[in-house]
Amino acid sequence: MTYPLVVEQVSKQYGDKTAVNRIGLRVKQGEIYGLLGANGAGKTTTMRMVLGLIYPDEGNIRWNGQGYREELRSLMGYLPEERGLYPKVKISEQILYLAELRGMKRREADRSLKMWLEQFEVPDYYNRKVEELSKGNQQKIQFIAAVIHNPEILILDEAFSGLDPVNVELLKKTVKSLRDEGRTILFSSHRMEHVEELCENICMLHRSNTILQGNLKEIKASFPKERVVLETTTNINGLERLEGVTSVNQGLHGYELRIAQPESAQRILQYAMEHSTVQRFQVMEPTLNEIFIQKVGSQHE
Ligand SMILES: Nc1ncnc2c1ncn2[C@@H]1O[C@H](COP(=O)(O)OP(=O)(O)OP(=O)(O)O)[C@@H](O)[C@H]1O
Repeated sequence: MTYPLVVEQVSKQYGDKTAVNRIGLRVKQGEIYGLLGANGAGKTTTMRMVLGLIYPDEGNIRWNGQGYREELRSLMGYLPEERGLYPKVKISEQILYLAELRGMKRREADRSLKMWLEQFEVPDYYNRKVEELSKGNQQKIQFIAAVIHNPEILILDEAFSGLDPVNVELLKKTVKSLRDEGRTILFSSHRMEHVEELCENICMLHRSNTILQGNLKEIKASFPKERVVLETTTNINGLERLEGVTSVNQGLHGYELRIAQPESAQRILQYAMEHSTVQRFQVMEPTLNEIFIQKVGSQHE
């Protein structure tokens, strides 16, 4: 397997503060690799090193098997967390300028910009200034700035922040189709549900260190299943007294139970069948959010 993006044992120090400590990533072509962690974990610093904007103090980064070189500017696209558009300049003017900087012909860039504005259902923004747009719509333009030149490697830092649910879906769909077209995508987020939906492999950072890494499905399967969902036709009393059941929450449609041992799930099912008719019984895998809280636990600020 060849990896378009390889980060090996990379560290970055600011004074006596370690921003990133020996991170390693291998990102395949056609995958969205998730970099996740709380504020200050080291995600942006990692991305800035991958982009060649800052240099690692230790370790190596390789793009298509080679070290940093000028042509990477046109190979990579970056959606920064801090938005960087000029408020008073016309959108077409600044996007076309950026596209030309990355090696695109103006006519080709213009076609691409119009195509993206159509896709995001905002064709009339071509002649508008950034300051006239809502924050969410500025975000769409920032996204276009990252992809206009058709980059092979995309670095998306908190791509969905500040967007309403409809636009989150629109950008999610776009990121997935870029993946399906074979782009290599490094995607950071502190929103676990986005990572869970999009990413095949993840690296979880906490205070500059990697605390969990690998294939998301395998990671989830390796954690105990401690949540049981139960729906019955009538209410049941006494579930909380079953051995190994640590909590019972009754919601609109049934119960959510926490268990401390796998055998408790069968006890719950048996008890429920004895006392009512079971409509749904499911032993749930932990969500990524639960795994994160479990890993970070009391250290989480
Ligand atoms: N230029 C800098 N000078 C000094 N310290 C820095 C600098 N850039 C980052 N840091 C520190 O490095 C650590 C990692 O920051 P980074 O921005 O990479 O985190 P992050 O995971 O992207 O967080 P967030 O989600 O808040 O953006 C933080 O403690 C931050 O204060």
